[in-house]
Amino acid sequence: MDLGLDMSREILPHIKAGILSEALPYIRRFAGRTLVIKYGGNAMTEPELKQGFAKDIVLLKLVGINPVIVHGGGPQINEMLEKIGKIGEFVQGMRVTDGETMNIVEMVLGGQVNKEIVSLLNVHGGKAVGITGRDNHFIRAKKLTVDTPEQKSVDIGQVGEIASMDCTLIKQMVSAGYIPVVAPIGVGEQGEAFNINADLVAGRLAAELGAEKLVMMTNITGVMDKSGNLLTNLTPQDIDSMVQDGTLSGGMLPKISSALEAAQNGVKAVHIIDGRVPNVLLLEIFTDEGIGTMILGDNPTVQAA
Ligand SMILES: Nc1ncnc2c1ncn2[C@@H]1O[C@H](COP(=O)(O)OP(=O)(O)O)[C@@H](O)[C@H]1O
Ligand SMILES: CC(=O)N[C@@H](CCC(=O)OP(=O)(O)O)C(=O)O
Repeated sequence: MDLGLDMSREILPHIKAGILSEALPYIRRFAGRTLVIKYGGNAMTEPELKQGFAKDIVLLKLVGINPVIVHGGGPQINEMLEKIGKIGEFVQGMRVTDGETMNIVEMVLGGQVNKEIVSLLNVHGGKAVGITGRDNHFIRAKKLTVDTPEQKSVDIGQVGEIASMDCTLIKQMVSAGYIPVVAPIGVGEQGEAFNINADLVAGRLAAELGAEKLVMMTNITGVMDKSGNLLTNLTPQDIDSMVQDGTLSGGMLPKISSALEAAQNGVKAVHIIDGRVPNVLLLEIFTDEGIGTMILGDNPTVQAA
């Protein structure tokens, strides 16, 4: 007799029912609210993870929560650049973007990655619609220059910062039952395309929409200190000193500054979580587990889960 198997047959249904029951208060709390989810390019490498992500998003929508997705695609852009013999170069976490690179960025983000996510969501029963910031000129951009420790105002080409964002269309899509999937491309004054880091778009969009949460799915357990220990909670003061002493670098720089901007502009909580963990989104939203790193918003009366 296999006692282990018999036990699991008896116990498993109770565990599953327990998980569903644990989700109820969170479903009630977040129903009708908007969650912005940043889906990083590094979190979308495995086919099973992509399927799982799409199912989790559709489930959120079906229980009455309004997910809005902003996706990245850094590794996917690098792959395409390599095919034409170019190597991706980054300054302070931002891609150096000449004219040829911009064409590839737009092709990969607005075409390949955006349409793949939209299609997966629709296959799993969602009503997803993909847009870039050039649609209806929803994200207006201006040229970004970055400061490095060595040099001020470095010109990195066709890279944009957000000049303004008009979320009317996104709000209409959400209230009509659609799941917006946003590619981080902005439009300049002459109608030209700008490459914007996806974390910047996600942070600003979450603030503009007054999102309940901003969840950033990346390829690391969360924000680490210098010794590699996970930091489960961060305050603006912690972030300041970690930027100064170099604990945060590369792609974590735009991520954390966008997280901070969102938290200081009405978003109740920002979570940086590991998108390589199956169903991590559901774990974060519907369970009592503390996952990844949380940055709480300015409103101290609100208790974030
Ligand atoms: N203190 C830190 N804690 C965690 N990750 C960090 C830190 N400093 C730099 N990083 C880097 O930031 C990366 C996440 O940023 P990025 O590669 O741009 O992800 P994404 O594609 O999800 O936006 C991590 O994989 C890690 O290499
Ligand atoms: C200016 C800039 O850096 N743009 C990013 C846009 C994509 C992105 O942000 O992708 P991840 O979220 O996967 O890193 C880039 O070209 O890689």
